[in-house]
Amino acid sequence: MKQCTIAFIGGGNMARSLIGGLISNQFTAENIHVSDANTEALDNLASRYNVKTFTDNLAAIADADVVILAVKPQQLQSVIRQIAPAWQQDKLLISIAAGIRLDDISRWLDFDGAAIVRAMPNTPSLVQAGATALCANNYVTSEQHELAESMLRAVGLALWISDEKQMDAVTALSGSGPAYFFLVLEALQTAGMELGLPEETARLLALETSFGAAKMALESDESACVLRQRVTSPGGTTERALDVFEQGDLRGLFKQALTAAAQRADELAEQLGQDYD
Ligand SMILES: NC(=O)C1=CN([C@@H]2O[C@H](COP(=O)(O)OP(=O)(O)OC[C@H]3O[C@@H](n4cnc5c(N)ncnc54)[C@H](O)[C@@H]3O)[C@@H](O)[C@H]2O)C=CC1
Ligand SMILES: O=C(O)[C@@H]1CCC=N1
Repeated sequence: MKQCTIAFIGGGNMARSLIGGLISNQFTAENIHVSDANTEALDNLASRYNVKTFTDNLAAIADADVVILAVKPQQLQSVIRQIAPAWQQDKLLISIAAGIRLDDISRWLDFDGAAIVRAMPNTPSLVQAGATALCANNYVTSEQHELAESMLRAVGLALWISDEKQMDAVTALSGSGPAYFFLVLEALQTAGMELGLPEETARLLALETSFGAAKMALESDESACVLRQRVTSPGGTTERALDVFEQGDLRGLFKQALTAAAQRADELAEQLGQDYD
């Protein structure tokens, strides 16, 4: 694949994760542009990754093949309207904003035949263990499909979904998902400490156990259910702990949590999808 120029508008948490992952995976820093109003964020990115930084969004995208919108959903409309006059047919626009729909993005860009991809990555992209779902509008060429996929594949799993409606569920599961696992990590560590373990011991045991379980599940042909059963000796310790989770309806809680996240994505689309001019 030829080395394309990628411009990020917004150099915050998610842009940093993607940039870190791309650069560790043979994408060249000089072909990565980042534009942000916050010069401190830009200075950090420039000193850490050597990317080209801009305070002017239009200058950042001028010679970019791919423009990644990494601003908050609330800023998306104004950024798209700002770059719209400079849009060119051969560019690919990728939005990673939660909720905001392809139709709204396309209407704000107001450019006939603009190629647009909606992507929902997650922060473990920083360590090339991301999980991203993508969906494209009808103007994305097969070359651009390949380009978007190769960029996101460079930072982890990348898969296409054909029904954009599923994007809210993706956001709830894998977009927000790292936070759920970090919460579980915090909870495991705290509970271990409350049972008398030193902080560092509890932290390391919780971390390696999470990593080991994920790695084992990834590398195994067995389902998570079977792997769980193998840890659970009849009448043993795990069974006692799992009983507590079932009594507390942990599965029901996850369902409620993901439903709430997906509803919030839909709400953002409804609220912010309105035209303001
Ligand atoms: N943080 C996460 O785990 C994930 C976030 N996302 C999406 O990524 C997007 C960015 O999220 P974060 O990186 O977490 O937010 P963030 O707040 O860390 O970064 C946004 C950046 O945009 C900059 N910005 C604001 N207005 C701007 C403008 N007009 N021009 C240029 N830059 C501007 C801000 O200064 C900030 O540095 C959001 O739309 C979010 O829904 C998607 C997947 C995961
Ligand atoms: O919390 C959020 O809204 C963003 C989208 C997915 C992860 N973080």
